[in-house]
Amino acid sequence: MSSSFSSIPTIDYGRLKNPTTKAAELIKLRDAIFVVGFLYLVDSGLEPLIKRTHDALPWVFSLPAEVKEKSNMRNSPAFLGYTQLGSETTAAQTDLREQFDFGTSVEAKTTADEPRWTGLEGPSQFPANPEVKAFVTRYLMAMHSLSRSFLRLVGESLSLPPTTFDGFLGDMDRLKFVKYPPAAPGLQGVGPHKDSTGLFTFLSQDNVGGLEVLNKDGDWIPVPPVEGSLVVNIQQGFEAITGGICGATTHRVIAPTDVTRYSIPFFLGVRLDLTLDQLKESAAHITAKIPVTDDRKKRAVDVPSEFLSPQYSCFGEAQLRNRVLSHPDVGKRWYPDLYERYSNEVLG
Ligand SMILES: O=C(O)CCC(=O)C(=O)O
Ligand SMILES: [Fe+2]
Repeated sequence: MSSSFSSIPTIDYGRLKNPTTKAAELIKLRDAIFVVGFLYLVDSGLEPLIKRTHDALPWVFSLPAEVKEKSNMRNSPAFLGYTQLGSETTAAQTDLREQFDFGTSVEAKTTADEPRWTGLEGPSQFPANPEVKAFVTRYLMAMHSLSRSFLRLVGESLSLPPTTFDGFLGDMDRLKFVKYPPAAPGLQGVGPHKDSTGLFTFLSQDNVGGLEVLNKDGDWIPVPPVEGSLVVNIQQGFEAITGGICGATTHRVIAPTDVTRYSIPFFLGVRLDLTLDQLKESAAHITAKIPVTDDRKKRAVDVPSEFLSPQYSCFGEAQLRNRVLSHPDVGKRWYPDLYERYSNEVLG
């Protein structure tokens, strides 16, 4: 494989779970993770659940505005809840999407002397209708086990023990329901970004298209819909714990022009309390064992992950900065001093 890519590889989960085909499929997985950082995962066994959940999305988004507003993300220091069209910013531009953010069930931290970023893990807000909570809970439970099984397979694909990455898992995974209404040609559904809240993203998109990923030559490569598949991409958490060898990939969504697009991303959470020193140590340990050329290892060290920057004391702090800048209305309400500081840094 060359160091760039022009299409997205497909990995068959059924073959990864079958002892007779596993070894060959792990090699494909390794290449997909190293070279592209994006892949289609097919045959996950979750196709019926994915379809049922997609079928429910138009109904969820058509709940009355006042019902959706009651669960507005502005109520939540954990950045969980409903976001109206036009309230989110990526790469300094407004995104054209409406969404609900949910998380696996965790209690809010109660003591005031906890670091600020502990606020990122907290309870979800559900629109009043109990059916929404049921859909979300079922989906989160299924993805919880698929994503952890996948993480172990990634360890094996890199010739590391399957449990290598278990200790990096966070307490909360995130899930979003997203709606992109039709817009004028060329507008941003969501602008260029790397996912920052965890280790891997597992995204189900409908049949509309518009998702694109940036390759190393700077070309945007389309990620066309593949029915029943999950698009898996590396997040900044995994990039950091592999010392940048497995890089998070920049992606975006071009807004649709004549139909509505829906998607369901699931974000496998990373431990928020990992400090820079722990990260550097683990990255060095993992990097040493990953069977890649010295050249690639050198490059990884030369171009360190954003999360390995001395600017942040730990993952949680880096993640909070990203969230505050993406959702300024939530940032201003719950973290006004940080909002002030971070937005001045971006402008300055
Ligand atoms: O909607 C999509 O297909 C991608 C969404 C995405 O990249 C995100 O929300 O992080
Ligand atoms: Fe993303």
